[in-house]
Amino acid sequence: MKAQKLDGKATAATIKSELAVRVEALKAQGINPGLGTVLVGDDPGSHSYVRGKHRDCAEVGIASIQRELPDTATQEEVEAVVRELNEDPTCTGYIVQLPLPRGLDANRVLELMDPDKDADGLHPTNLGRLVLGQDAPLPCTPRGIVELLHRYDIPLNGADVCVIGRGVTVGRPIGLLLTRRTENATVTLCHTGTKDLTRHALEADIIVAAAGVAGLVSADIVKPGAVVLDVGITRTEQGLVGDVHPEVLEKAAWVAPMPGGVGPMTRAMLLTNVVEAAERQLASR
Ligand SMILES: Nc1nc2c(c(=O)[nH]1)N[C@@H](CN(C=O)c1ccc(C(=O)N[C@@H](CCC(=O)O)C(=O)O)cc1)CN2
Ligand SMILES: [Mg+2]
Repeated sequence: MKAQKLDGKATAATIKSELAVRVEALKAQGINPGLGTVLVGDDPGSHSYVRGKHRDCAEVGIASIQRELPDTATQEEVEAVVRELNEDPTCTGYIVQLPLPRGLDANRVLELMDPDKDADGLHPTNLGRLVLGQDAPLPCTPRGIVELLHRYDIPLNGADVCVIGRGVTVGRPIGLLLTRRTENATVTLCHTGTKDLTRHALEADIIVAAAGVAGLVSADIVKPGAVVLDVGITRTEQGLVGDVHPEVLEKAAWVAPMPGGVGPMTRAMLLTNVVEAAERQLASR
């Protein structure tokens, strides 16, 4: 058996063309959506992701606002940029690219953001709204995963999902999305303290691999016919490597590969959050 591909790149392209129509409609009504990015330091991965975000904006007609600081930037300097974007009327929504360089307190920075402009859905108020089932911008990678599964009609109702990794952008929030009544999955969150990862993974209908450990998910911990989403990215001398070992393609029914699976969906969901923030702005006029 060879797994079928959950094609995030193609799905993201479809979503972007849908968003371009909504952006046009907003502009016709006098709202010009704009995405801001705050990038601190010189991590090549972060620079590449932020460049990608602005390329995506240009594709769908969203304006770009870019703020860059050196890795010597102080907490106060980063917070000053956040305050500035909170007040900037051309900025509909913005993100602070993570991780921040060592020594900076990302939680304090996130907390300072205007929750209504939080395009990443990572502000504590928005994560709280998600817990309470209230309307809020959703974290981009978890939202992208759920959207990808829906667009491929992968059944979630009653599905056993094993999430591997407890990071703040994926592992922690994704269970909140998948266990909503609209998705109705059962989620187990595994991490480095999990006693028996094999047992949890083997039981799962769907595995979300977001640990950042190259090749961690081998074929022997995947149930035949399972759906496996690779969210991990490890930079090696040979290039980028995901958390899912290539042999899993012989065991799973569906795989969202890295590259080309969840990553492009993360980018498309960021644009979606910006468009939705602009639509809320229009509705409240
Ligand atoms: N503020 C945030 N910081 C980070 C987030 C986030 O959602 N908000 N997520 C990641 C980085 N990230 C976006 O910021 C991101 C990572 C990977 C991809 C992607 O498209 N990956 C490609 C493969 C990698 C490549 O080609 O370089 C793929 O999977 O096809 C997009 C966005 C951490 N920080
Ligand atoms: Mg279990």
